[in-house]
Amino acid sequence: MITATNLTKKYNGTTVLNIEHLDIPTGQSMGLVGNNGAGKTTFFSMLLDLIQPTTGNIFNHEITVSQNEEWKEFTSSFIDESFLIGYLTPEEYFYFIGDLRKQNKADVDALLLTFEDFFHDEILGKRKYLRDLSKGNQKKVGIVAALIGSPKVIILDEPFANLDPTTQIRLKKIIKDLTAQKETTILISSHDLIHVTEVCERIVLLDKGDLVKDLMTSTATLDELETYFSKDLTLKEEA
Ligand SMILES: Nc1ncnc2c1ncn2[C@@H]1O[C@H](COP(=O)(O)OP(=O)(O)OP(=O)(O)O)[C@@H](O)[C@H]1O
Repeated sequence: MITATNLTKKYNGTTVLNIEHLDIPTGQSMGLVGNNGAGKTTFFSMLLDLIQPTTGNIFNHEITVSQNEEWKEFTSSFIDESFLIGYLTPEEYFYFIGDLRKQNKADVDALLLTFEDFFHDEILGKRKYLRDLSKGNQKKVGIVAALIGSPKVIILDEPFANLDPTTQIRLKKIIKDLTAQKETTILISSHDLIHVTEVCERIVLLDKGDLVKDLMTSTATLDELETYFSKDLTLKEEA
């Protein structure tokens, strides 16, 4: 279980995130949606202890994230390219992350084999440094690296952005397979309402830092979200 309580983040007196209480049960796939600046990355960054909450706490499997580092053993993430190491090749990076997660080379190779389709012959064996890969291919590396060592909690910030349609479809299958056993907790932020409602059993909507909707995904969810995000347009049309 991941729990956020009385969680706020303020910059220069402006509140950019305000979550009174949020429980994410173990094994849940949760999608975080919201317009630019809604606070999605801020929430993930606090969950990963990259920034400190102004008030409140996040508990990851009962560990207070900002006070104890043990959550790092079972939590992985790909937020952006800053998680990559530009002067390594993809293979070097995967083995490096494997080392951190106590996976030997054979373990990592076995995992990489299962992502052959996802890599689409653009990642492995190319002798290219990560810094020289396209944005989409960098993202593929970051996502797969986040899966090394079967982490209990996986956090992906906008995983579908910059991926081509074929890779987006493959990624949806990867996420669905990961969540099928209900053992891995997956948190995904996305602007793609179709993809996120397809792969996540729960959708949390942030609006200017406030949690305004918390929905168990159903056939009505996509419509409900589209209506919500159209409200400003509708108001303008009516004016
Ligand atoms: N270091 C900072 N100093 C001041 N304001 C910040 C800082 N970091 C983030 N913010 C502000 O916090 C708010 C939330 O940003 P955040 O990146 O969490 O949004 P987001 O939902 O991830 O947006 P996007 O969809 O554009 O990625 C924004 O208004 C942003 O400008």
